[in-house]
Amino acid sequence: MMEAMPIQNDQRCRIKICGFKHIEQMKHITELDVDQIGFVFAKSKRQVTMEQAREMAEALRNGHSNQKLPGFIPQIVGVFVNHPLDQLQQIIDQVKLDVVQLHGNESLLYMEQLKQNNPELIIWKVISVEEEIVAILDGEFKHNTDQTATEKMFRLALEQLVTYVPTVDAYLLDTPGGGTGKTFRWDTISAYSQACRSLGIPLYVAGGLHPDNVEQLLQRYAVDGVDVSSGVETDGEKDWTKIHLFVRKVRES
Ligand SMILES: O=C(O)c1ccccc1NCC(=O)[C@H](O)[C@H](O)COP(=O)(O)O
Repeated sequence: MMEAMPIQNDQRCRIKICGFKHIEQMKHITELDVDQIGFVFAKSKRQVTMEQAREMAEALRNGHSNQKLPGFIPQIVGVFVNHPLDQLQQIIDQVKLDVVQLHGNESLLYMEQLKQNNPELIIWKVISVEEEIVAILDGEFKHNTDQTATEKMFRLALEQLVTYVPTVDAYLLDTPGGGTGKTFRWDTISAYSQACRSLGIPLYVAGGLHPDNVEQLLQRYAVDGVDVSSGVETDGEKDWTKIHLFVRKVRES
């Protein structure tokens, strides 16, 4: 199968760094060439309260920067797993989220309501690369020619993605659970990448990325963005050396 080209006009790979927890971290963000930062509202060791997130967002947006000239302010992404809609709305309003990343089993109806109430809100849907998909992939490659297996994988990916098309602004492929620091089977990416391309929707990839494997990902697969959390941490805290290295590796790829 021909590898799909990324669908951004400028071909620049987007970078999201996820899981910030402390207001002091905000003063370093505008020094980074990143497109999004994420706050996790789902149950996690990185979970933040609405109040913490509101303070961090305000600090970021009010130029809480240690640079003389404040840099580009990345979009703020809220990460949620099956959050009740009324509570989600409160967080969107208080934190003024730019993007909502839905990491659970949120339905199309849920997403439609979200979009209806927040027409400007950008909605990302996470596709967890489950064992079932990997098993299908393995089975197909064992019993079929490469071409048949690749076509089937593409159709399966398209079937999965097409459901959310009216409301989704980007897809994010991730290892089940989220924030695990574990990679999923990368040989599933081509099918999703082609399916996203055919739908005209950007594709981000997450799950176990770090400064030493992100170049390999970008050399092999056409993706519109990457997302990282564990791979830029040391002892559970964000590590600025790793973050800078990760960003450099992406920008040099
Ligand atoms: O980060 C978490 O702790 C988390 C918990 C529950 C659901 C989602 C979560 N993170 C979502 C993200 O966007 C992470 O950046 C993504 O899963 C990649 O994480 P990692 O494998 O640690 O780089």
